[in-house]
Amino acid sequence: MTDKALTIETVCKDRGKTRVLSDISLTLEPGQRVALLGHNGAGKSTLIKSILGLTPIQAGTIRIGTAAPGSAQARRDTAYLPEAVSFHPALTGREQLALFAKLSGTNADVPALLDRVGLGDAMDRRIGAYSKGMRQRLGLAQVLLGQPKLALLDEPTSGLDPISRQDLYAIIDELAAQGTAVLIASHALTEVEARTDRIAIMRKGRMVADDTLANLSALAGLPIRLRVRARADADALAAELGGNRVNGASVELLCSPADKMQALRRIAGLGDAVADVEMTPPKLEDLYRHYAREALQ
Ligand SMILES: Nc1ncnc2c1ncn2[C@@H]1O[C@H](COP(=O)(O)OP(=O)(O)OP(=O)(O)O)[C@@H](O)[C@H]1O
Repeated sequence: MTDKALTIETVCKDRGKTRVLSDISLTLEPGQRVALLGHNGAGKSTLIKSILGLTPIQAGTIRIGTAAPGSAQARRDTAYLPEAVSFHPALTGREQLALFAKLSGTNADVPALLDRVGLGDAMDRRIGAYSKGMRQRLGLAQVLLGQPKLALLDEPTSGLDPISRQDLYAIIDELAAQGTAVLIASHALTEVEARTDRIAIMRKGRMVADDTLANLSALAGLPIRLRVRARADADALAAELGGNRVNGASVELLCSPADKMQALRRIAGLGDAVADVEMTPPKLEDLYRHYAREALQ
Protein backbone atom coordinates (compact mmCIF):
# COMPACT_ATOMS: atom_id res chain seq x y z
CA MET A 1 0.00 0.00 0.00
CA THR A 2 1.09 3.56 -0.62
CA ASP A 3 -0.54 6.89 0.05
CA LYS A 4 1.47 8.54 -2.73
CA ALA A 5 -0.17 9.44 -6.02
CA LEU A 6 3.16 9.19 -7.83
CA THR A 7 6.46 7.67 -6.76
CA ILE A 8 9.57 7.99 -8.90
CA GLU A 9 12.75 6.43 -7.54
CA THR A 10 16.24 6.75 -9.02
CA VAL A 11 15.05 6.54 -12.60
CA CYS A 12 17.59 6.44 -15.41
CA LYS A 13 16.83 6.55 -19.11
CA ASP A 14 19.10 6.45 -22.13
CA ARG A 15 18.37 7.52 -25.66
CA GLY A 16 20.99 5.81 -27.77
CA LYS A 17 24.28 6.46 -26.00
CA THR A 18 23.01 9.56 -24.21
CA ARG A 19 21.67 9.39 -20.65
CA VAL A 20 18.67 11.73 -20.72
CA LEU A 21 17.34 10.96 -17.20
CA SER A 22 19.88 10.40 -14.40
CA ASP A 23 18.79 9.17 -10.96
CA ILE A 24 15.50 11.05 -10.97
CA SER A 25 13.42 10.78 -7.80
CA LEU A 26 10.16 12.62 -7.19
CA THR A 27 6.98 11.93 -5.22
CA LEU A 28 3.56 13.55 -5.39
CA GLU A 29 1.00 13.30 -2.60
CA PRO A 30 -2.70 13.34 -3.47
CA GLY A 31 -3.88 16.91 -4.02
CA GLN A 32 -0.38 18.33 -4.50
CA ARG A 33 0.36 20.71 -7.36
CA VAL A 34 3.99 20.44 -8.43
CA ALA A 35 5.68 22.51 -11.12
CA LEU A 36 8.30 20.71 -13.22
CA LEU A 37 10.74 23.27 -14.60
CA GLY A 38 13.80 23.07 -16.79
CA HIS A 39 15.44 24.45 -19.91
CA ASN A 40 14.65 22.99 -23.34
CA GLY A 41 15.97 19.47 -23.47
CA ALA A 42 16.24 19.12 -19.66
CA GLY A 43 14.16 15.93 -19.78
CA LYS A 44 10.69 17.03 -18.64
CA SER A 45 8.76 15.47 -21.53
CA THR A 46 10.85 12.31 -21.35
CA LEU A 47 10.00 12.01 -17.65
CA ILE A 48 6.29 12.49 -18.40
CA LYS A 49 6.42 9.89 -21.18
CA SER A 50 8.13 7.48 -18.76
CA ILE A 51 5.36 8.05 -16.19
CA LEU A 52 2.81 7.31 -18.89
CA GLY A 53 4.65 4.12 -19.84
CA LEU A 54 5.16 5.36 -23.38
CA THR A 55 8.91 4.94 -23.26
CA PRO A 56 10.94 2.33 -21.32
CA ILE A 57 13.37 3.27 -18.54
CA GLN A 58 16.72 1.57 -17.96
CA ALA A 59 16.78 1.71 -14.14
CA GLY A 60 14.72 2.75 -11.14
CA THR A 61 10.99 2.50 -10.48
CA ILE A 62 7.87 4.51 -11.26
CA ARG A 63 4.52 3.84 -9.59
CA ILE A 64 1.17 5.58 -10.07
CA GLY A 65 -0.36 4.74 -6.70
CA THR A 66 0.81 1.14 -6.67
CA ALA A 67 0.39 0.57 -10.40
CA ALA A 68 3.16 0.23 -12.98
CA PRO A 69 3.28 2.80 -15.82
CA GLY A 70 1.17 1.76 -18.78
CA SER A 71 -0.83 -0.85 -16.81
CA ALA A 72 -4.62 -0.80 -17.08
CA GLN A 73 -4.88 0.57 -13.53
CA ALA A 74 -2.32 3.32 -14.19
CA ARG A 75 -4.11 4.32 -17.39
CA ARG A 76 -7.40 4.58 -15.51
CA ASP A 77 -5.82 6.71 -12.79
CA THR A 78 -3.76 9.05 -15.00
CA ALA A 79 -4.85 11.93 -17.19
CA TYR A 80 -2.48 13.57 -19.64
CA LEU A 81 -2.74 16.91 -21.38
CA PRO A 82 -0.02 17.17 -24.06
CA GLU A 83 1.34 20.53 -25.13
CA ALA A 84 -0.12 20.28 -28.62
CA VAL A 85 -3.43 18.62 -28.02
CA SER A 86 -5.18 17.22 -31.10
CA PHE A 87 -8.72 15.98 -31.66
CA HIS A 88 -10.86 14.88 -34.55
CA PRO A 89 -11.54 18.13 -36.47
CA ALA A 90 -14.88 16.97 -37.89
CA LEU A 91 -16.43 16.27 -34.47
CA THR A 92 -18.00 18.94 -32.29
CA GLY A 93 -16.61 19.49 -28.81
CA ARG A 94 -19.66 17.81 -27.34
CA GLU A 95 -19.34 14.76 -29.63
CA GLN A 96 -15.62 14.38 -28.93
CA LEU A 97 -15.99 14.56 -25.17
CA ALA A 98 -19.02 12.21 -25.23
CA LEU A 99 -16.87 9.76 -27.19
CA PHE A 100 -14.07 9.99 -24.61
CA ALA A 101 -16.62 9.50 -21.82
CA LYS A 102 -17.97 6.39 -23.54
CA LEU A 103 -14.47 4.99 -24.15
CA SER A 104 -13.47 5.49 -20.53
CA GLY A 105 -16.79 4.13 -19.26
CA THR A 106 -17.63 7.24 -17.24
CA ASN A 107 -21.07 8.67 -16.82
CA ALA A 108 -20.06 12.33 -16.88
CA ASP A 109 -22.36 15.27 -17.57
CA VAL A 110 -20.63 16.31 -20.81
CA PRO A 111 -22.36 19.70 -21.36
CA ALA A 112 -21.72 20.69 -17.73
CA LEU A 113 -18.04 19.81 -18.09
CA LEU A 114 -17.74 21.80 -21.32
CA ASP A 115 -19.41 24.71 -19.62
CA ARG A 116 -16.95 24.39 -16.74
CA VAL A 117 -13.99 24.87 -19.11
CA GLY A 118 -15.61 27.81 -20.88
CA LEU A 119 -16.80 25.97 -24.00
CA GLY A 120 -20.52 26.14 -23.21
CA ASP A 121 -21.25 28.34 -26.22
CA ALA A 122 -18.92 26.49 -28.58
CA MET A 123 -19.75 22.86 -27.71
CA ASP A 124 -21.79 22.29 -30.89
CA ARG A 125 -19.17 23.77 -33.22
CA ARG A 126 -16.69 21.60 -35.11
CA ILE A 127 -13.29 21.27 -33.39
CA GLY A 128 -11.67 22.13 -36.74
CA ALA A 129 -12.95 25.65 -36.18
CA TYR A 130 -11.63 25.91 -32.58
CA SER A 131 -8.68 28.16 -31.69
CA LYS A 132 -5.61 26.66 -29.99
CA GLY A 133 -6.86 27.92 -26.62
CA MET A 134 -10.26 26.30 -27.20
CA ARG A 135 -8.63 22.97 -28.06
CA GLN A 136 -6.55 23.32 -24.89
CA ARG A 137 -9.78 23.85 -22.91
CA LEU A 138 -11.29 20.75 -24.51
CA GLY A 139 -8.16 18.84 -23.47
CA LEU A 140 -8.70 20.05 -19.95
CA ALA A 141 -12.32 18.87 -20.04
CA GLN A 142 -10.94 15.46 -21.00
CA VAL A 143 -8.60 15.59 -17.98
CA LEU A 144 -11.56 16.41 -15.70
CA LEU A 145 -13.66 13.62 -17.17
CA GLY A 146 -12.14 10.65 -15.39
CA GLN A 147 -11.50 12.22 -11.92
CA PRO A 148 -7.89 11.00 -12.18
CA LYS A 149 -5.55 10.37 -9.24
CA LEU A 150 -2.72 11.93 -11.23
CA ALA A 151 -2.86 14.64 -13.91
CA LEU A 152 0.19 15.32 -16.08
CA LEU A 153 -0.03 18.68 -17.83
CA ASP A 154 2.66 19.57 -20.37
CA GLU A 155 2.86 23.35 -20.89
CA PRO A 156 -0.89 23.67 -20.28
CA THR A 157 -1.02 27.45 -20.68
CA SER A 158 1.01 27.83 -23.87
CA GLY A 159 -1.14 29.65 -26.40
CA LEU A 160 -3.68 30.81 -23.83
CA ASP A 161 -4.60 34.44 -23.21
CA PRO A 162 -4.15 35.80 -19.64
CA ILE A 163 -7.80 35.29 -18.62
CA SER A 164 -7.82 31.74 -19.97
CA ARG A 165 -4.63 31.08 -18.01
CA GLN A 166 -6.31 32.18 -14.80
CA ASP A 167 -9.33 30.00 -15.60
CA LEU A 168 -7.03 27.06 -16.20
CA TYR A 169 -5.27 27.47 -12.85
CA ALA A 170 -8.65 27.79 -11.13
CA ILE A 171 -9.59 24.41 -12.65
CA ILE A 172 -6.22 22.94 -11.60
CA ASP A 173 -6.95 24.16 -8.05
CA GLU A 174 -10.32 22.39 -8.16
CA LEU A 175 -8.71 19.20 -9.41
CA ALA A 176 -6.18 19.34 -6.57
CA ALA A 177 -8.91 20.09 -4.03
CA GLN A 178 -10.72 16.89 -5.05
CA GLY A 179 -7.48 14.94 -4.39
CA THR A 180 -5.85 14.76 -7.83
CA ALA A 181 -2.07 15.17 -7.77
CA VAL A 182 -1.07 17.54 -10.58
CA LEU A 183 2.35 17.70 -12.24
CA ILE A 184 2.70 20.75 -14.47
CA ALA A 185 5.68 20.98 -16.85
CA SER A 186 6.11 24.65 -17.66
CA HIS A 187 8.37 27.48 -18.73
CA ALA A 188 5.98 30.09 -17.33
CA LEU A 189 7.78 30.81 -14.07
CA THR A 190 5.66 33.67 -12.76
CA GLU A 191 2.48 31.63 -13.22
CA VAL A 192 3.61 28.48 -11.45
CA GLU A 193 5.25 30.54 -8.71
CA ALA A 194 1.85 31.58 -7.41
CA ARG A 195 -0.18 28.49 -8.26
CA THR A 196 1.79 25.42 -7.18
CA ASP A 197 2.75 23.84 -3.85
CA ARG A 198 6.21 22.64 -4.82
CA ILE A 199 8.83 23.35 -7.46
CA ALA A 200 10.96 20.63 -9.09
CA ILE A 201 13.78 21.84 -11.33
CA MET A 202 15.52 19.58 -13.86
CA ARG A 203 18.74 20.30 -15.63
CA LYS A 204 20.42 18.07 -18.17
CA GLY A 205 18.44 15.02 -17.04
CA ARG A 206 19.03 15.55 -13.32
CA MET A 207 16.71 16.83 -10.60
CA VAL A 208 18.59 19.78 -9.14
CA ALA A 209 15.91 21.12 -6.79
CA ASP A 210 12.63 19.83 -5.34
CA ASP A 211 11.01 21.75 -2.51
CA THR A 212 8.55 24.50 -1.61
CA LEU A 213 9.35 27.96 -2.91
CA ALA A 214 10.00 29.17 0.66
CA ASN A 215 12.47 26.34 1.37
CA LEU A 216 14.23 26.72 -1.97
CA SER A 217 14.51 30.40 -1.24
CA ALA A 218 15.96 29.82 2.24
CA LEU A 219 18.38 27.15 0.95
CA ALA A 220 19.60 29.41 -1.83
CA GLY A 221 20.11 32.32 0.59
CA LEU A 222 19.44 34.82 -2.19
CA PRO A 223 19.26 38.48 -1.18
CA ILE A 224 16.09 40.40 -0.45
CA ARG A 225 15.71 43.70 -2.30
CA LEU A 226 14.76 46.77 -0.25
CA ARG A 227 13.69 49.89 -2.09
CA VAL A 228 13.69 52.96 0.16
CA ARG A 229 11.98 56.13 -1.07
CA ALA A 230 13.30 59.41 0.33
CA ARG A 231 10.89 62.08 1.48
CA ALA A 232 13.10 64.87 0.06
CA ASP A 233 16.80 64.09 -0.32
CA ALA A 234 17.66 60.75 -1.96
CA ASP A 235 21.39 61.63 -2.06
CA ALA A 236 21.48 62.04 1.70
CA LEU A 237 19.61 58.74 2.09
CA ALA A 238 22.07 56.95 -0.22
CA ALA A 239 25.00 58.42 1.74
CA GLU A 240 23.45 57.18 4.98
CA LEU A 241 22.38 53.69 3.86
CA GLY A 242 24.77 52.84 1.03
CA GLY A 243 23.13 50.96 -1.85
CA ASN A 244 22.29 52.26 -5.30
CA ARG A 245 20.25 55.27 -6.34
CA VAL A 246 17.63 53.79 -8.69
CA ASN A 247 15.73 56.87 -9.74
CA GLY A 248 15.42 60.45 -8.61
CA ALA A 249 13.82 59.54 -5.32
CA SER A 250 14.80 56.03 -4.22
CA VAL A 251 17.72 53.93 -3.00
CA GLU A 252 17.93 50.16 -3.47
CA LEU A 253 19.66 47.86 -0.99
CA LEU A 254 20.28 44.12 -1.06
CA CYS A 255 20.43 42.20 2.19
CA SER A 256 20.52 38.55 3.21
CA PRO A 257 17.38 37.06 4.84
CA ALA A 258 19.31 36.92 8.14
CA ASP A 259 20.11 40.67 8.01
CA LYS A 260 16.63 41.81 6.99
CA MET A 261 15.39 42.95 10.41
CA GLN A 262 18.59 44.81 11.15
CA ALA A 263 18.33 46.65 7.81
CA LEU A 264 14.70 47.55 8.50
CA ARG A 265 15.63 48.91 11.94
CA ARG A 266 18.33 51.09 10.38
CA ILE A 267 15.84 52.44 7.86
CA ALA A 268 13.20 53.07 10.55
CA GLY A 269 15.87 54.90 12.56
CA LEU A 270 16.06 57.55 9.81
CA GLY A 271 12.57 58.71 10.74
CA ASP A 272 10.94 61.32 8.50
CA ALA A 273 13.74 61.18 5.92
CA VAL A 274 12.10 57.96 4.62
CA ALA A 275 8.73 58.17 2.81
CA ASP A 276 8.24 54.47 2.05
CA VAL A 277 9.97 51.05 1.99
CA GLU A 278 9.21 48.21 -0.41
CA MET A 279 10.60 44.76 0.20
CA THR A 280 10.87 42.16 -2.59
CA PRO A 281 11.89 38.58 -1.75
CA PRO A 282 13.71 36.59 -4.45
CA LYS A 283 11.42 35.52 -7.26
CA LEU A 284 11.20 32.04 -8.75
CA GLU A 285 13.09 33.41 -11.74
CA ASP A 286 16.06 34.27 -9.47
CA LEU A 287 15.85 30.87 -7.78
CA TYR A 288 15.60 29.08 -11.11
CA ARG A 289 18.72 30.84 -12.31
CA HIS A 290 20.50 30.04 -9.06
CA TYR A 291 19.72 26.31 -9.13
CA ALA A 292 20.40 25.96 -12.83
CA ARG A 293 23.78 27.66 -12.40
CA GLU A 294 24.63 25.62 -9.31
CA ALA A 295 24.08 22.46 -11.29
CA LEU A 296 26.70 23.58 -13.80
CA GLN A 297 29.47 23.57 -11.19
N1 LIG B 1 12.57 10.96 -29.74
C1 LIG B 1 13.79 11.27 -29.32
N2 LIG B 1 14.90 10.67 -29.81
C2 LIG B 1 16.13 10.97 -29.36
N3 LIG B 1 16.38 11.88 -28.41
C3 LIG B 1 15.34 12.52 -27.88
C4 LIG B 1 13.98 12.26 -28.29
N4 LIG B 1 13.16 13.05 -27.57
C5 LIG B 1 13.95 13.79 -26.73
N5 LIG B 1 15.26 13.46 -26.91
C6 LIG B 1 16.41 14.02 -26.18
O1 LIG B 1 16.18 13.79 -24.79
C7 LIG B 1 16.59 14.92 -24.03
C8 LIG B 1 15.42 15.40 -23.19
O2 LIG B 1 14.40 15.93 -24.04
P1 LIG B 1 12.95 16.31 -23.52
O3 LIG B 1 12.08 16.46 -24.73
O4 LIG B 1 12.55 15.34 -22.48
O5 LIG B 1 13.23 17.73 -22.84
P2 LIG B 1 12.19 18.81 -22.28
O6 LIG B 1 12.72 19.19 -20.94
O7 LIG B 1 10.82 18.28 -22.35
O8 LIG B 1 12.39 20.01 -23.30
P3 LIG B 1 11.34 21.14 -23.84
O9 LIG B 1 11.22 22.13 -22.74
O10 LIG B 1 12.08 21.69 -25.02
O11 LIG B 1 10.06 20.44 -24.19
C9 LIG B 1 17.12 15.95 -25.03
O12 LIG B 1 18.52 15.83 -25.07
C10 LIG B 1 16.50 15.52 -26.34
O13 LIG B 1 17.36 15.86 -27.39
